[in-house]
This record gives sequence, structure tokens and C-alpha cells, in this order.
Amino acid sequence: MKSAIIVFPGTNRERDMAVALEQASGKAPHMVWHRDSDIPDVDLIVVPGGFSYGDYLRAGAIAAHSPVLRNLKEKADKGVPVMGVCNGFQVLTETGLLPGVLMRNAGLKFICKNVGMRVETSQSLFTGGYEDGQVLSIPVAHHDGNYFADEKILDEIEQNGQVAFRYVDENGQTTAGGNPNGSIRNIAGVFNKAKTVLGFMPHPENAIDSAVGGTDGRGLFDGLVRALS
Ligand SMILES: NC(=O)CC[C@H](N)C(=O)O
Repeated sequence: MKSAIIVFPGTNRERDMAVALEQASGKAPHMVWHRDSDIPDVDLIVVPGGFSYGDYLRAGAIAAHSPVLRNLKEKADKGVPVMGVCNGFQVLTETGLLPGVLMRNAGLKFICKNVGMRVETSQSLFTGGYEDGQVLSIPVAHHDGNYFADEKILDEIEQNGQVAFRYVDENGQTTAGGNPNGSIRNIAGVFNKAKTVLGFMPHPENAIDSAVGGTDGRGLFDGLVRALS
């Protein structure tokens, strides 16, 4: 699996993402700078976490208008798989590639902790390394992770099976206690309609090593390699 990682001024998870992708695929990803107008031909494009352009204006809003995003949108429209993690999820909602928005956390505080994340479907090229309903422990680190969409969009994405992940409590239930940031219907990640674009807030690239934070994130990268190699 060949991959590319988009890097903006203020991105900070590109290295962790590169380590995770290389560990799973055996190939170092291309790092693509925000000013570049062409992304190489790859099997997967990743928009990693961080604070693109300092989160000014609104997290992901300026990145959505960067030169590299024009090419990313063209490739996504052609069906090239795109994955946005944390700030990457914010960028992909701001571009309109994914439904909904990410607002300030309900508690108005930056949250950095492990959360329960339930895999809503294994039927995608991103989640095939997991079982339906599998509950993972994955870290979050954000202040704007509060997913929101209106009821019409929510009903539509639920019906289309576009909810990829939900926050759950220690019993695997979608309670308020298991919801770290106030996300509507406990949604932690969504697909586009064709399931070729995925965005979510937790950081699987920081859960690939038992010495630091556990290995629950590995399934995502291993599943991608299986689907895209
Ligand atoms: N770790 C991250 O990607 C941070 C995401 C985003 N800038 C926020 O704080 O909400």
C-alpha cells in the first residue's frame, strides 16, 4: 500500500502517522506539503492531526482552502481513499467531503485521554481489520471534537451506514458518560456515502505499540493494508 500524508504548518501527528503506516505496510509514506499542488499517485491519502494554520478562524477552515486540498478533492472525487484523523477530520468536514461539523468540546476544555470507540461496521476498506461492534481503547487529544449535524443529515447517514465509530462507556454503551466531547448520537467518525472517505477524532496512530498506549489502533492500519495492497 502506497500512501501520502498531507502536512500543513501546525500539523503535529504526521510523524506518528508515518510510523503507523510504515509499520503496517512496510513502505514509508510520501510527505506532501500544503503548498504542493500535486499529490503523488497513491492508494491512500491521509490528513493527520494537529493544529493546521494554528486552528485560526476555525479548526480545519483555512486548510480546507489550501493549494493541496484542490488536488485532494479531485482525487477523492475519483475514488482515491482519503482518511482524516482529528484535525484531518475537521479539514474534511470543512471541505464538504464529509457530512457534519466539529464544534468546541461541550466542556470547553482540551481533552487528552483514552476513550472507548466502538466500530459500527467492519464493512469498509478502513475498518475491515475489526469486528462489527468491537470496542477499542484509543486516545483523543482535541478541543474541537464535538460532532454535530442536523437531524435530517443524521438520519440519512445512519440509514446509509455512514457512521463508522461511536464513543462508548466501559460497558460498550453509547451513554453520556462515555461521550468525551458532547458529540451528537456519540458519533466519533463518519464515512462519505461511497465509504471511500473516512474522518474520526481518536488517534489510532498513537495506539500501535504495547509499550506506549496499547495496540488497539493496529487493526485500522492492518485492515487498510489488506484492502489496498
Ligand atoms: N490532535 C489534534 O489533531 C488536534 C485537533 C484540533 N486542532 C483540536 O484541538 O480540536
